[in-house]
Amino acid sequence: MTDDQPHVHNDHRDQLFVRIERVTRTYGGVAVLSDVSIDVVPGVTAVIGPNGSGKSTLLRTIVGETAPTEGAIRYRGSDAARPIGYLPQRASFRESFTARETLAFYGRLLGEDPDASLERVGLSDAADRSVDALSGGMRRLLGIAQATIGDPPVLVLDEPTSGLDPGMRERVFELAGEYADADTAVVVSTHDLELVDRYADRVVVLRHGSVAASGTLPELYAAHDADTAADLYRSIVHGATSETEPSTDPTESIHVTGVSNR
Ligand SMILES: Nc1ncnc2c1ncn2[C@@H]1O[C@H](COP(=O)(O)OP(=O)(O)OP(=O)(O)O)[C@@H](O)[C@H]1O
Repeated sequence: MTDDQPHVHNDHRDQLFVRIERVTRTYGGVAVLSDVSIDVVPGVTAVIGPNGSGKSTLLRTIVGETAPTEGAIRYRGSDAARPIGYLPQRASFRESFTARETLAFYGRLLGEDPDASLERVGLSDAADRSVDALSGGMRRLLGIAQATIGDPPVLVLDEPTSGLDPGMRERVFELAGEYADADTAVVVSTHDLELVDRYADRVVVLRHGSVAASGTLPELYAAHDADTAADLYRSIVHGATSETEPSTDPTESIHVTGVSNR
């Protein structure tokens, strides 16, 4: 365990927003996700795993963009105007729009002031710049602002920090943490393991399309004798360690961790 205890954004493990139940997804008969079960609850859940392990496919399945070949996705009834916000790995915008126009376009549908959305992600100064003149990091922040319009209870961010400088990466995870503090269930795929240590409440490790481990960070550190998410990754993805839940009681793990790899 590290000296710095991971920050717990909330402890509402019983608040289930989305249940992914034994989901398998195949392409051309090849399973990209195999028998994946996860409960999406408030807090920051980091999805980690090697390139091609199925992270984006899992996230697309959660938001309903990819249909499972087998299994089910169950959404808890929500009265939110927008139940899920999503930042795809490659967000596309109308390049001729300014940042403000981009958010006004979506904000109008959900009654949200584009300037408030820009301020939230620290892009107020870029409001009048056209999207094609924004840096990669600013585009990413614009994508996050777009994903969070309407304050959805579930926010799914696919590698939001890739290609960003360290300050921007930190800012993105800070934002994820702020949403988690407000009881949003934030699911974020990432290769930034140091930020996982600092900001994630729960972790799902994917390997070859299967959940190799899942649970809260302290549970996973303890179960894998790890001090950091990088240790965890090495041990689970590269090592010959167990693929079982950290808890010995499978029933307990479902209720206690809010994330299960049944
Ligand atoms: N639409 C598709 N058609 C065919 N194969 C696909 C499709 N989408 C994903 N795959 C395959 O599924 C596997 C998992 O891809 P996915 O993008 O989910 O992985 P990932 O963990 O997000 O990878 P990365 O870290 O590189 O982004 C890959 O082998 C990919 O080629």
